[in-house]
Amino acid sequence: MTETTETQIYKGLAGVTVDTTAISMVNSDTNSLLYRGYPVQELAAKCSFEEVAYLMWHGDLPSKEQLAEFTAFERSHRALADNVKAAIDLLSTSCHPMDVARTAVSVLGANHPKASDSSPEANLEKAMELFAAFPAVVAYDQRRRRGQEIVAPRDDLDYSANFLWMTFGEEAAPEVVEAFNVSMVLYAEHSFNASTFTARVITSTLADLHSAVTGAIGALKGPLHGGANEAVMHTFEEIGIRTDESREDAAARAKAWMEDALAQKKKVMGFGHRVYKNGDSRVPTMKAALDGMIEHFDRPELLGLYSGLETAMDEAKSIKPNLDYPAGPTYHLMGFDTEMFTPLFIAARITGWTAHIMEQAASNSLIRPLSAYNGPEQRQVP
Ligand SMILES: CC(=O)SCCNC(=O)CCNC(=O)[C@H](O)C(C)(C)COP(=O)(O)OP(=O)(O)OC[C@H]1O[C@@H](n2cnc3c(N)ncnc32)[C@H](O)[C@@H]1OP(=O)(O)O
Ligand SMILES: O=C([O-])CC(=O)C(=O)O
Repeated sequence: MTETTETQIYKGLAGVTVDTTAISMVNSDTNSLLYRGYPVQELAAKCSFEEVAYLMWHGDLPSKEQLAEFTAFERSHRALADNVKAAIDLLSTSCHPMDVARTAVSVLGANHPKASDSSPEANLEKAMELFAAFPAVVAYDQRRRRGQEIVAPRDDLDYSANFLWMTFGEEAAPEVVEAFNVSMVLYAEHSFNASTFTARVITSTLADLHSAVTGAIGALKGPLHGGANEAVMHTFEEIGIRTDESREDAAARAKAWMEDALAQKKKVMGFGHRVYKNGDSRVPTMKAALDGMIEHFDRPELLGLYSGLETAMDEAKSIKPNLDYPAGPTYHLMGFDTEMFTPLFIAARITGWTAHIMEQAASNSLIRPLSAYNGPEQRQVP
């Protein structure tokens, strides 16, 4: 907070409570995160991402029948419309996949027969459809960049298994599917973060759901927010990934890299958080998933890089990793191209964003804060 003579300025809205929400609670004192009252660690351990999506929108976990109905809907809405594929094909493979994702969601919005209907029923339908269709955007984009044929969705696989199937064209091992499911659950929702707040601002003007999600994608792209999971991998790549290196040697090189970066006052992505100051509640669960992938793919040197950076940052500044830190190398091990990591975050956060869009719409007030003018005094045009 900065004080001017007349007005208190809350830069970055830090510490400002702007509304209520029943969707999630981030508690930095207890290092906990609840979705609709449930600890996120328990949801990650016991629930499919489909169940968590349902929870996000409806406030309660689904019964067996409700889950079956939702799952059938999701599986029948996975294929991409031809004009979405055509719009993606118009974009260069040198553009960022986040630009592709943003464009694809915009086209999906323009396609929608209820584009201008923001009733609770239409919004829920749009949210479920977007949830179901978005994985194909990521899969299609990664495959076209690799010059591979598109792989059609399979309705005998759950959300995570099908996501990996469409991206890689082969069935992933159960451990990989499980780790992917955990990452989706952990990324699903986090109260009034920058992208969710963006979605709520757009919704507050009575604009439609796809406009709000498209704007949220723009906010997520930046490296201070979702773009950090990609940036983490670039750090690993800059240090150098040497598959034949021992864990200890990799850790020593990473530690030296971090000490140098901090000496140069660099910001290292994947560390720090606006709300959590003693560590991100989601990191232990995501780190366990990363450990599992490191073991599954037998890549101990990545653990060396991970721990070397973490230790050096902790010793120098006591700043802890955020969720993007373990998520980045996990997605790398699964085989995703580095630039695809933030689109994966979108796939998960569509659930949280759309729940917030519906919550904002149900109790709306135009979001329009004030600013303190500090430009020139009034003057005459010469
Ligand atoms: C899923 C997510 O979106 S989680 C967030 C992902 N983002 C990142 O990982 C980006 C890197 N981290 C950061 O930039 C920040 O920690 C943020 C933006 C996430 C939160 O930052 P804020 O609450 O605004 O704190 P701020 O950026 O002012 O940092 C406070 C101090 O810690 C330092 N600091 C914070 N994060 C880092 C970092 N990652 N690397 C180095 N120093 C850092 C700042 O330089 C600053 O130091 P100073 O007081 O000496 O100037
Ligand atoms: O809460 C935040 O500011 C960023 C974050 O961790 C998230 O959106 O998951």
